[in-house]
Amino acid sequence: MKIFTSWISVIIRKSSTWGYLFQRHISSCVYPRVYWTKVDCIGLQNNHFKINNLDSKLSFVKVVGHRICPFTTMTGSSDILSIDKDSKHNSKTDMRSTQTNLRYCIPGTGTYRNNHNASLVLTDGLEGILGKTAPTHDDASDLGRGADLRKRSAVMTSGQTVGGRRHWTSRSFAVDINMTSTIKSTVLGLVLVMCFSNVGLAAAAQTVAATNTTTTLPPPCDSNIYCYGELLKTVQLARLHEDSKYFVDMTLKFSPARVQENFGKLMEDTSDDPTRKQVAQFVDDNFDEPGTEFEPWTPEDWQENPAFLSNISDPIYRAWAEDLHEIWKDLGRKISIAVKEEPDRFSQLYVDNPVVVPGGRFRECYYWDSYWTIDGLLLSGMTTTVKGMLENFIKMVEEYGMVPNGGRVYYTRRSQPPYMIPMIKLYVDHTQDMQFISDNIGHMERELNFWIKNRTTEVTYKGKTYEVAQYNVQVDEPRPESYREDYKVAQSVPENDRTQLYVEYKSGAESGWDYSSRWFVDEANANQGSLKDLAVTSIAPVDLNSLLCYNAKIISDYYWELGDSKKAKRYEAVHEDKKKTLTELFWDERDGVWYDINITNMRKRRFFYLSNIHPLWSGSYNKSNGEEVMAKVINYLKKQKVLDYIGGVPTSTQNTGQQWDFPNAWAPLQHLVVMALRENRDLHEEADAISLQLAEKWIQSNWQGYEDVKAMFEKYNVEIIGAPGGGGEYDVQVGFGWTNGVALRFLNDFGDRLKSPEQEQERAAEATTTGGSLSLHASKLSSANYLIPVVAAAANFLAR
Ligand SMILES: OC[C@H]1O[C@H](O[C@H]2O[C@H](CO)[C@@H](O)[C@H](O)[C@H]2O)[C@H](O)[C@@H](O)[C@@H]1O
Repeated sequence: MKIFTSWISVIIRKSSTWGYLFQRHISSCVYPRVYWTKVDCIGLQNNHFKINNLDSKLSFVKVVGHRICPFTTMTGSSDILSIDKDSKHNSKTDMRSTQTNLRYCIPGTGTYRNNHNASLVLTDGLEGILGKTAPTHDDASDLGRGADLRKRSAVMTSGQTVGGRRHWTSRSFAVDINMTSTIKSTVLGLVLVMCFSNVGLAAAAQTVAATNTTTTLPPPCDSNIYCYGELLKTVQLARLHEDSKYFVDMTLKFSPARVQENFGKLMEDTSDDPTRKQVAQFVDDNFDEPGTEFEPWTPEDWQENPAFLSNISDPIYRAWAEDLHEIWKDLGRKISIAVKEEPDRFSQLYVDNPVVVPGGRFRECYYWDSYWTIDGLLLSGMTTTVKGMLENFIKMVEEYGMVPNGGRVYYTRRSQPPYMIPMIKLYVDHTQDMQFISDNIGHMERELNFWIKNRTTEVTYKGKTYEVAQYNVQVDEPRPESYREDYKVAQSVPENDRTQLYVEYKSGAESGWDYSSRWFVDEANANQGSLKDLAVTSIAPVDLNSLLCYNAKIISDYYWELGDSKKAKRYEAVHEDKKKTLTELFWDERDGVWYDINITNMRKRRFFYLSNIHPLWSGSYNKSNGEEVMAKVINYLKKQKVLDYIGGVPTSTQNTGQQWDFPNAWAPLQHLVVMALRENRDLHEEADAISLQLAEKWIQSNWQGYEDVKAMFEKYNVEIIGAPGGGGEYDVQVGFGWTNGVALRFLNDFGDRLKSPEQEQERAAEATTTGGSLSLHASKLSSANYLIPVVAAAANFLAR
């Protein structure tokens, strides 16, 4: 065995600015070949290295991370090796470590092809391998051959088209290689240890400012029809459909290559300037309407007369609950086997088990919506459907490393609020199916760790450092499903700012609150502005941090049940750490509530958003102060006067025209406030009464809307009983998964005390003699303007 010395320096460049220069000299590492590379994780999400054409039998790859390097395992096949994020090999990985130099020495397992050029690509790991790469610079050509190389360098240019394929890198970079000798033999495990001990890494300590420079980021997915490219742009800007989402939900009639070829012809024939009619014809010729991706399906576990109906004493509400229970059948979808067989022709992702969708334009399953949908399905006794949906999510974690925003390919590079673990808890609480936990606890950990590794950043406050989670999607291009809308706003900002705007758009979509003044940051650090002021990545949202805290607690509890005390303690520590952060950073003693934090100046965003009370719901506060916390939160809600609206609690007090603002009220947020108060009712004398009152308002409004148009809305207006919400970038939708789920939950939990308006009227008539008043009784809106578009939407829904 020979000893060789290799010397590689990797220069990571951030667009026009050289971010830093790193050079590493390895004095004596006793194994065949080591590739050293330095990764700075500050400002990067989901770093991922892919090494093509590496001499993998004879090589190790060493990744030296500045802070949190979210990858550790190396997998390989043929001439492509990639480093995956989840380590089985590297127990030294501590995702929360703030150590300057994390060292990973990873054996490769692929085969060596020394007639190929090698290339090293830094990509966004979460998204997996972002297109194949090929050498882009002659100087890289010797990398991997084990030849004597001196001061070779190669600069990969992001987004280049190589060999007919486009590839993306998170950063441009250069590789300098200087190997003084090579060897032929292979030594693995032992050498690994020697590697770690032999390498001095002090010089690697690099501090890199997390500058916000323009970088080349990947598109929403790799499909040049559904996610980026001229075809998508041409069709979307032609405005063939009122809703941008329609086009990206259509199915290709032919293979993507053939459709691209046809598009090429169209452009050629029209000198790159087709008329709207010609584009429409092209779409007609090459795409089928949305819907061919599904097969007819009725949930097998749907039964008449589910048990929960008997908990509802008001006969009018009970009859309505039966209707709601029926609606599950309309919202069920089974993905056609054609999607499995020819995935490239569909934007729909294939999953084995049927799903329950929100409804309307939301034809596919959504991540966080499913929490409330599943809660309702469980009340409806549909445990098989629920288990299937959970298995789909687990599969997605396996495939994408996380759960995508929704079941379409254009959603796969962003997620939504992480409710998979709480959903599993709902299911297990209901069924006692601990086998599901022992089968899937690893995937639950993986989901939580995705957020910890890829959506967590370090902040300093009053001399202490904290880890806070954020929505942060480092993906370029307009959202395909809202292409026109995003593109238009982007034209109003300088070209250099557009990528960042697209990042903010997607990060907002990941938050589930798309969009809201919650994400506007103006010059005065307030929440005024418009969509071009989106600054989601500058904010640490309290609900996300609270949710992750809860996730860690659930996992810890399950590990105790499974008898793995080591893991149980580990996640208990994560939970405690997050709880402490919520208390020390997010809690505001003066106002008695938690706030989002602007991490660019570490100031609290002292604005009312219903998400502010999330830690009360998730139990992420010090239980020893429970009564005090509860009293303060109730006081805060009263002071904000948000308990006074007739139709529920508003999302915010800002009327911006955005859908996650006033006057809209959303089912998941009503659930949040009502259940936070109900579950903690022992902590405060008023908690039970307020939760009942809020549940009553919400149910009355939902019921009234249903009476008017025989449909459930996606969101409601807090000022008018029964009226749908509005604003945002698409018309209000009917269906509706989470609304039905929350209505069933309230009808079940408060069913013995809720009275429909008709019943109330009777009660009122009786009460007049005693001077009773009906604060919640609303006059019915028979001729309200809102009914016109809504009736049309409802008619469409019913006609399905
Ligand atoms: O098409 C625009 C956006 O639509 C979705 O967001 C809204 O509907 C979802 C499904 O009910 C819901 O989860 C989300 O909270 C709503 O704001 C979609 O999730 C977005 O990614 C999409 O851009």
